[in-house]
Amino acid sequence: MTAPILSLHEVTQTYVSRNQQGWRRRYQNALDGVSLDVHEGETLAIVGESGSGKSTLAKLLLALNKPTRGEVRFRGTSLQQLSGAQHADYRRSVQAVFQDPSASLNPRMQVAESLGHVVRRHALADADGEAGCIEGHLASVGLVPPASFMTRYPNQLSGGQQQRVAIARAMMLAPRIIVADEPLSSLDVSIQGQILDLMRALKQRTGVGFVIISHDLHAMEAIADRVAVMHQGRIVEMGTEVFARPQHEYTKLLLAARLPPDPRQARARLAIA
Ligand SMILES: Nc1ncnc2c1ncn2[C@@H]1O[C@H](COP(=O)(O)OP(=O)(O)OP(=O)(O)O)[C@@H](O)[C@H]1O
Repeated sequence: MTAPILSLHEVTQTYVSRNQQGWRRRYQNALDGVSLDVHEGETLAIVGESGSGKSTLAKLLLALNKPTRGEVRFRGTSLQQLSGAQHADYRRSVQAVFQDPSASLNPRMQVAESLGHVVRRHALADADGEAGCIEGHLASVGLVPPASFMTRYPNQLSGGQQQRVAIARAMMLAPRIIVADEPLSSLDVSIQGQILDLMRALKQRTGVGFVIISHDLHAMEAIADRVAVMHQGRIVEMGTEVFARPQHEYTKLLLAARLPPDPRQARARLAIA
């Protein structure tokens, strides 16, 4: 069997903060001995209440943080021990999409410029082919006609269109997995279903997998192959039937506490089924 594309092996992440006077250190285990495998092509949802450690886990998978203890592995090799070629493969294969697309896109750059950087840095096309390459990626995330989006600045796009540009940028290097930290929560409910639909279509078309961090259990139920439930820095339950047959008391509480879906949201979701 092939190694998981990403894994956490007994990872602990401790944050150290000081009080206002700066003399008393406070240690907090945001993650506490977490092990997790992410397989190619799957959609894995990480759910849990605020402060349970979801974003910390995402940052570790993206190598934005180093674990205090334990290992993050790419195709079975610790990130610390990747060769130059393996590291380049990791950087290409694992991409990120963040919560607030307006913050992740440079406000001073037109769409063509933002995506053009990626084309040039990774030699995806020559100068003559650059515009066509970018337009192809814009069309593949539903921004049509693509030419009409090339010269727009982020503030000339809706939130949903901005998130589509961020997803197009993440898809340019043909990643095998996209780590998306709360990709829906800054969007209007009517747009959330469309972005979920897009992720599903990209997965079907290209085989890309997703690790989606979310507190929206309804959305995750609609899209995830597997769900991990986090509580106080630990995964308390993980599987394919977590929502249908929750085993852990905390999961049952989380499910009992969720609000019924907004009717508009439910309609948007039905459209993607
Ligand atoms: N840089 C930091 N320094 C100190 N403590 C931090 C830092 N980042 C996160 N924490 C703490 O670690 C814990 C886990 O935070 P994390 O952001 O991973 O949770 P989360 O589940 O993503 O929460 P939310 O859904 O609110 O984003 C929280 O108690 C948080 O206050």
